[in-house]
This record gives sequence, C-alpha cells and structure tokens, in this order.
Amino acid sequence: MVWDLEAVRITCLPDDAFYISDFISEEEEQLLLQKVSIDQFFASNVASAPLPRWTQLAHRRLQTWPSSLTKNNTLLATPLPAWLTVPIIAPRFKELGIFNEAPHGAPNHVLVNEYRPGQGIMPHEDGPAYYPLVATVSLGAPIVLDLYEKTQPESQHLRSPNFRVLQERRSLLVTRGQMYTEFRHGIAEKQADADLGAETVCNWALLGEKEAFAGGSYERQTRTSLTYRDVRKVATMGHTLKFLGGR
Ligand SMILES: O=C(O)CCC(=O)C(=O)O
Ligand SMILES: [Fe+2]
Repeated sequence: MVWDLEAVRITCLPDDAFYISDFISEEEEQLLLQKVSIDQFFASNVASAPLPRWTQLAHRRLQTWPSSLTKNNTLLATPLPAWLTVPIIAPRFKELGIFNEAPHGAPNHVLVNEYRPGQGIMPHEDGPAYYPLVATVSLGAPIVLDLYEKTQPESQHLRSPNFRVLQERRSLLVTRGQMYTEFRHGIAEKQADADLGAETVCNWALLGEKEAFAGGSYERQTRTSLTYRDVRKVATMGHTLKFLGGR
C-alpha cells in the first residue's frame, strides 16, 4: 500500500504529528495482545529460562524490548522479536518512510505500556536518548493523550493541556520534531475520558469512528500501547565483550 503522510497530518498541532486510524487489522491487534501477555512468561530467546517481562510501576505496567538502556542510554544490540517487527515495522513503517532519516533507518526499541481504567502516565518528555520520533500503536481500547507546551510551568499540568489527541484502538500516532522536543505528553489517571468533540480533540477529523465518541465521553478499558523509537547509541556485542574483558 502507498500511504500519503500529508493526508493524515494533525494540522492543528505544530510540526509534526500524524494520525492513522485502522493502521492494523483486528486480527493483528488480537495477535499482538496475545504476544504481550504470553511473553511475560518467556524471555525473547531463552524459552527454557522463564523471565517475567512486565515491570509493575506505580500507575501502569511496562515491558521493554529488546532490553532496558544502560545507564548512559546505550542499547545493547539485539534484534527486536519478530512479533514486534512484522507487520508494523516491515512493511508498514517502511512504506510510510517515517524512520528513513533516523540514525538506524528503523526503530530498534519498543516500550509496551498497559493502562487499566484509572491509570495513566505523568506528563514527561522522552529525552535525548532517542532520535526525536515516536510511533505509537494503540491496542485494546481508546485513550486520550494530553500535550503540554514545555514553555509553560509544570503547575499548568494540574490544569488543562494545550492539546488532546484521541488514540483509537488499532491506530498509529506519529510525533516528531518540535512535537517531540518542545512538548511534554501524559495520560490522565481517569476512569473516563470526557469533553470529546471537534473543538477539544485535535485529531477529530482523522478519527476512524467518530460516531463512537459522539456522546462526548467513554469509560476507559484496558489500553496497551507499543511505542517504537530509534535509540541513538547502540553497542555491538564485540564492543560489549571487550568492555567486559577490560581491554
Ligand atoms: O502509552 C502511551 O501512549 C505513551 C507512553 C509514553 O509516553 C512512554 O512510554 O514514554
Ligand atoms: Fe513518553
């Protein structure tokens, strides 16, 4: 398929943000959710040594693929598992060309975040460890992402965000450039998302199923996100062994 990125630009946001509804099929969504839950029992490549993949945080659960970054923000080179690669990176991200200018030409790192109703993530920025582009695939249920200009004091976060993006299940949200560097993003700890409409949701025109939100609110259900990024610093195994060997 050939995608026209300009056609899915979120025009009321600064550069750059794109939203694609129905980015993956229902079958693909179910398979991904299954993998996310099965892989909590198995390490990616050491099936005989069960390893819990989830890290329980105060307000959500997290998986880090292929592994956490080192203290100085380096990724130890390991390929992502196949289920996180096909079909999302290959062929779809490749067709979109979104990672073409990233240092490694493709994402090398994926965070899996799971939010139950009432859970969220504090406003934050993803920082300089990554090339400034995040591609988020949403699974299971919709959720609202809040965007805050960094120039505003953090106390503003207790009040209203500058922009809100409604992420439907099976959608893709791409934020890059200024949207990555000049904004914080967060998800409110709520049981329901309300006050939804063309005036308050900046990707309203790009939604796949506006009718579902016509009432202006919905109750949260468990929503899982896959956030794809390119970690700038990657250490190859050769370097790592040399480092461990002290030479
Ligand atoms: O779940 C999301 O959409 C956002 C996750 C996030 O901001 C992060 O992991 O840095
Ligand atoms: Fe983030």
